[in-house]
Formats: sequence, structure tokens, C-alpha cells
Amino acid sequence: MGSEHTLKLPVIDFTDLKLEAKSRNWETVKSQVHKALVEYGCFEAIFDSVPLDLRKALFGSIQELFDLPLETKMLNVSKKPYHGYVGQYPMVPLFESMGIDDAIVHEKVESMTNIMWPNGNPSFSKTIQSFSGQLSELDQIVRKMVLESLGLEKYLEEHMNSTNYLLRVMKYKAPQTTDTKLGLTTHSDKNTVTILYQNGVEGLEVLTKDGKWISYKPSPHTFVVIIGDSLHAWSNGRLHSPFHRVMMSGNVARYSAGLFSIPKGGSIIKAPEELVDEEHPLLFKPFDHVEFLKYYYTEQGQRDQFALRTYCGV
Ligand SMILES: O=C(O)CCC(=O)C(=O)O
Ligand SMILES: [Fe+2]
Repeated sequence: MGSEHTLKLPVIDFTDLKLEAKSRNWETVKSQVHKALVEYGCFEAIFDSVPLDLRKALFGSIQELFDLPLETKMLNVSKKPYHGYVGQYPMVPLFESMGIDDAIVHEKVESMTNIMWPNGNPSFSKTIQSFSGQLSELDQIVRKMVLESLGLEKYLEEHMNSTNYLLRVMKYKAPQTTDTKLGLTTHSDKNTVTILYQNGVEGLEVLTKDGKWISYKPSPHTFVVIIGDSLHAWSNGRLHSPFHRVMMSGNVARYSAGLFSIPKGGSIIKAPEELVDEEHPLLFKPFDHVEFLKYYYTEQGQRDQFALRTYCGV
């Protein structure tokens, strides 16, 4: 038992790495990324291209958003489940979340902001958009490294063009007890790559392949990168998409933000033929992500921890 508390996610330093200019340490970091994603589907990233003052400003903005009256927050609606306001769920009463679709696109962020604040809130929209834009570089670096390490650079453009970015911000109320309460149920992400950032309150836990929970110790300097089921399927199972959850205790609210790269509707996720052979039979039939989400958000899908396998497993 004792050793479970000392387990840690791999930490990978992206300092000085740029997407365009191939830096000296690119190959070294790339092999660390590949190894971490095969073993854990997850790692902590030190990525200083998002300045600390912007990271701080982000929490001010998230707090301001959640402090709005419930009626206002509920005006943030979306056709896509989980992209608008989510909260007041009996299963996870501490949890609330708000989505900002296409969070790197100025007009999209502005229009969401104007729904929340009809008189505008320039500092909110600027903070959300710059945070998302700057963090999206990390998503792209990671995906480029993944494709290169699988020897599949030729698919890079197609792969990058097949996703959009959603920024989802989360609040977990403090349970006001020393007992541990469920903040967010155990799940794997359904998208491509998720990058999480959070305030100093602990809670995120990631399950290892051999069934041990790793608690992430929050740091203002690190982001948590998690592989979603779509990239797991595209890589024909080479990359793991880990179960994770949020457990809360104590008296302080937890705020977090996740930048999700999400397959666009109509784009078909299909493992490249290079990754399928006798030793690695195809794990998932090609699928449209938006169609898959329709199953995932049914009552049965929500109870199914292996929803993708049920939906299109071979
Ligand atoms: O708040 C967190 O750190 C985790 C959120 C999460 O797992 C999700 O939104 O998919
Ligand atoms: Fe998640």
C-alpha cells in the first residue's frame, strides 16, 4: 500500500522546444513522450511557453465565470453533449463545468463571452483565447512526436486538420470534510489529447495499467497530458488511454481547465494500415467520433467504462 503513495507520473520537460524549429533535444523528448504514452497514456509536462501570469489570470477568469448566477451559466448551451454548462448532477454534486468551443478562435470566444456578460468582458475572452492558443502548441508538439515515433509523419497534416479545440473549465466545490468524496467519476477521455491545468488543490488521479491509482501533485509549472480513446484507437492500441478520476477532500474549491483536441464530425478514425499486422490485429473498426459520442451519451454508454470497445471493438 505504502508504495502506492510514492507512485508518480513521468515528468517531461518541453522547455525551449518549438513546433517549427527542430531543437537539439527534440529526439530525446520524443522518445520520453512515446515511452510515457505507451506505459501510462499520460505524463506531466513542463511547458513554459504559457507564461505564469497568464496561468494565474486563467484562474481569476474561471472563478469569475463560475461565480455567475446559475441561470446565466445555463445559457451556455451546445448541441454537443458536455460542451455547454454541466452541473447539478446527483452522481457528482461537487462538479460543474463550462465548455468554450473553438477556444483558439477569437470570434467563438467572444460570442460565448457575450452570452455570459452581455456588456462584454474583454479580459475574460483575452485570457481564455491566449491560454488556449498557447497551450495548443503543446498539443501539436505531442501529436507530432507521437506520429514521428510511430513512423507515420506522412499523416501529420491530415491528423492535425481533423481536430478542433474545446477548452472546458471545471469547478469542484470543497466537500468541507476530511473524508474523500468523488469529484468526477472514473472515465477515459473520448477525444484525441487532453491537457489539464489546475489550481493548487489536489484531486486528479490516474490509473496505471496494473491497477494502481497515481495522485497528481499539483504544481503551477506542470500540465497533465492525457491520451484519449480516439488516439488510442488510431494508434491501434499502441498508446494507452488511461482511466482517471477526481477525488476531493478539505475546504478549498478546486478549479481546473482542460484543452481537448477533438475529432471533427464526419472525420473517420481509422488506424493506419502500417499499424495493423498479424501481431497487432485491428482493435477498433473505423468510426465517426460524433456518431460514437451519441452512443457514449446514452444511459447505457454512460455506464460503460469500455464504451468504445462496445461501440466498435473488433
Ligand atoms: O479536473 C480534472 O483535473 C480532470 C477533468 C477530466 O478528467 C475531464 O474533464 O475529462
Ligand atoms: Fe478526463
